[in-house]
Amino acid sequence: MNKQDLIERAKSIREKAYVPYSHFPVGAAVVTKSGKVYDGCNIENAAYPVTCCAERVAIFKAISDGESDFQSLAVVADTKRPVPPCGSCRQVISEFFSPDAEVYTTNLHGEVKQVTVEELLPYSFSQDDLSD
Ligand SMILES: O=c1ccn([C@H]2C[C@H](O)[C@@H](CO)O2)c(=O)[nH]1
Ligand SMILES: [Zn+2]
Repeated sequence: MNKQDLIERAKSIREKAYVPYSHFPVGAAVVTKSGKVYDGCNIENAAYPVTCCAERVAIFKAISDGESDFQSLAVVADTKRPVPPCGSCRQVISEFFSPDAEVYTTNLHGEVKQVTVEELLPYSFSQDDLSD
């Protein structure tokens, strides 16, 4: 799937966001190296920290479907600048995407900021740091 189609998938799933607290819907979509696409929206909770961001919902849907190698990710929100993924999502993204994988951060104005996973979270803590 190409970049623009992936962004459209993210925009479309954004309409399913469960956001009664923030009223800030976000949509995300990922492509696996095998070419499958998974999408996700943010899902909030009355206990605010339980909230799961759109990016993690998309990634976790793929993981629970047996997919763990990702090629790219798109995220979209109604923001002034292309929406930056939060720190927790950056850590999850760095667990499953290679450092050179592409992340398309976008907004509803059609702005796209394309960064690599390494640029999104440099010097990230990883599995390699656990071994001696
Ligand atoms: O990249 C982002 C940034 C924020 N949120 C969600 C979390 C919460 O539901 C709402 C406000 O922070 O937006 C995402 O899903 N992805
Ligand atoms: Zn997040």
